[in-house]
Amino acid sequence: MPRKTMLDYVRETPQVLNGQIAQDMARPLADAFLGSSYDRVRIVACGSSKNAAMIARPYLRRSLGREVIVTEPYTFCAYEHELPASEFTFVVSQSGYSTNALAALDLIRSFGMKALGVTGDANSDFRQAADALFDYGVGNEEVGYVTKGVTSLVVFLWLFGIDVALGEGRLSTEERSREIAKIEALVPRYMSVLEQAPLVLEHRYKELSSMERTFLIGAGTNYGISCEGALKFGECLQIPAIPLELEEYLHGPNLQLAPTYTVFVNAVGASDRARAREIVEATRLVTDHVFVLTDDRGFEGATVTVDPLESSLLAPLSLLPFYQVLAYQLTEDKHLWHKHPLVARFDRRLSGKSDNYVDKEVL
Ligand SMILES: O=P(O)(O)OC[C@H]1O[C@](O)(CO)[C@@H](O)[C@@H]1O
Repeated sequence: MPRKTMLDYVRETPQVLNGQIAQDMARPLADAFLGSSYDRVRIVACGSSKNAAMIARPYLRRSLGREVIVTEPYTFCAYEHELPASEFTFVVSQSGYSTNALAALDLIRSFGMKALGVTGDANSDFRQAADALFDYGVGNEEVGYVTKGVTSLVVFLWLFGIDVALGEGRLSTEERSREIAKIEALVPRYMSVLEQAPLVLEHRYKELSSMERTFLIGAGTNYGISCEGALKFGECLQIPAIPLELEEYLHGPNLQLAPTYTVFVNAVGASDRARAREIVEATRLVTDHVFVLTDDRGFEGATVTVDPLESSLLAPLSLLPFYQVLAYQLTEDKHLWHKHPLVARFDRRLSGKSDNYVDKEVL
């Protein structure tokens, strides 16, 4: 059987989400939370797992009714591990082999505390390193440039927030069902973006296939999407791709704009509409390579449009396949899967994964 590609995994993502919902995958983690009294949550994760936490964070803060802090494992170990009893901390690694995430679990244990691990692979190094292991239900993903693992981690974190709200009596069973229905309503929007992506690629192939420097901007959940889009462009296409909070773009980064720049604007949700329009209009004065992803049907020259969905804290998740498809297809078409020859030396000298990890990509 041919090896699955990123595109295969992007296509099978809705099925994974349905499975997570049907199995109430986050219930064990919610039960762990409900066992004590916590006033904040800290998610320790890197790379795409960190980006998934960033995408999930706005809705999760609201459903938990508490602050949610997202911390990189290195920063956690070096600077931010006070671990007060009121903080519910867990470490996420899709592979379960990231050395920094494993170190974070070790550190938690060294304080005599219970190390909670969330992973996509319950047979990974996380099994030994965590005192309690939670499988988030992504299943096998045999491509290192993860796609379904990101979307399904977001949904897992949302389900966690919803189950906590139910357990604390802040949501009734009916209200829980309504929240779940909103997550399910993302699937047709996700599919619509998946259908639009190749059309955009075809229509604007010359500019997309010659991108050199890119900004990806957005606020709230849209910002998390920008972070993950930038990671995918960076690791697959090997171009500088900089994620920026919508308005931060105006505070320095815009000064390096030139007609050669490509700017992606993620603006799903009513709150960002007016500002996004102003930013797009100004950006178009400098470069023609502007791509707008929005639920605002009246947005002139929008590239990708999705049907509006309440809550807009959830809705931007449907944009992820746009970036995943672009990253995959352009890397494939441009024969860019291999990295600069010296990168293999780097990887041999210093890897972010443990010795037990089986590399999924040839550099
Ligand atoms: O979630 P994990 O498996 O810890 O991996 C995090 C990140 O590490 C990488 O595999 C390599 O940096 C990324 O592709 C990935 O997003």
